[in-house]
Amino acid sequence: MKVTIVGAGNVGATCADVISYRGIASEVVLLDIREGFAEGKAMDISQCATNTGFNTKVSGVTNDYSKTAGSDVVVITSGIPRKPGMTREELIGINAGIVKSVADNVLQHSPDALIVVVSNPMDTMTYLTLKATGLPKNRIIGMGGALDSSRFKYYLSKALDKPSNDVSAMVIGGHGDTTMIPLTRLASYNGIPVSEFLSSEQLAKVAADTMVGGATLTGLLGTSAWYAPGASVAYLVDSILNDQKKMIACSVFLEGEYGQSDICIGVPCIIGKNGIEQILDINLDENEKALFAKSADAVRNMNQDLKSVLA
Ligand SMILES: NC(=O)C1=CN([C@@H]2O[C@H](COP(=O)(O)OP(=O)(O)OC[C@H]3O[C@@H](n4cnc5c(N)ncnc54)[C@H](O)[C@@H]3O)[C@@H](O)[C@H]2O)C=CC1
Ligand SMILES: O=C([O-])CC(=O)C(=O)O
Repeated sequence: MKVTIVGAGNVGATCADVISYRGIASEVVLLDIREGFAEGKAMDISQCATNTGFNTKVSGVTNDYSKTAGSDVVVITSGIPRKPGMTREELIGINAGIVKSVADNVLQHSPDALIVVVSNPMDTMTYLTLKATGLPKNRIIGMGGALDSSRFKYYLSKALDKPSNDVSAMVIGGHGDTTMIPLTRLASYNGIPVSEFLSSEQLAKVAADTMVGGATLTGLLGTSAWYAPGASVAYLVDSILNDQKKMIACSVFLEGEYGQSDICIGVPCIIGKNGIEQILDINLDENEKALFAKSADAVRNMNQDLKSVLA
């Protein structure tokens, strides 16, 4: 199976590294506009093969989309990341044009590919990709919820002082500092509600830390994070290529689910070889419903900025 990653920067290269290391795909192509950059990243990753023991073929190209032909999955990580103090939404001006042109280019050579959108503001970039390409909704998957949920589990595990892998939890809503909805009510420690172990004050702090998880890392690193984002994309790609049918929160086009239409936003989905195979329209309580409606309003508002790009 062939995966192309457009944007060989921090997130794209980490994603290529994890996909190769874990043998998720037989071939990975990294593409970037920076001369020689993707070639260098691919060579460096390939030189891990004998020490970490993988056989994935990894190559890099400078803006040559012919080398991406026949990809099963294309991941879009091209565009600028935020700097400390910025929101993801501020990236729209530059990233919208990049994402649209990349989506057009990849489809010329891989007309049947599933597209995983990572560039920020991710929900709006997912909506843009769907509208600009006209592809069916199952083929356009926004990655944000997998990452936000892993951060939620991290903060829960810290509060519980127990391993992250014993925690089950999900974040839905927009992939933004104020639009994420960590589903605290449904989070569990090996099936036992976390509210058995943590006070409402502790749970409120975990939710607040989760929502600004990306901003916290951006403040510490000077640019946004890449290890967990790259691993989250690889997790999603694994579920697609190996038809694992995992339930993953993804940004997907809604047509009435959660009372919303004409928007891409994070909800639990079943992910398999056909991309988004099912949207789970779960029952939210009144507070969660209100948060979801508010999150959708903010994402829809951001989508208004696409008018000139989509015209
Ligand atoms: N959805 C999510 O959960 C996450 C999204 N992101 C977003 O992913 C994007 C990438 O982040 P990083 O990898 O940290 O940035 P980066 O700056 O390290 O890498 C971006 C790469 O895109 C390349 N690029 C720019 N325009 C291009 C074009 N037209 N064609 C091909 N390549 C192009 C650049 O040369 C650069 O190498 C950002 O927009 C960031 O906000 C980052 C982390 C998580
Ligand atoms: O924080 C950012 O700008 C990058 C991102 O989406 C994340 O790490 O969640």
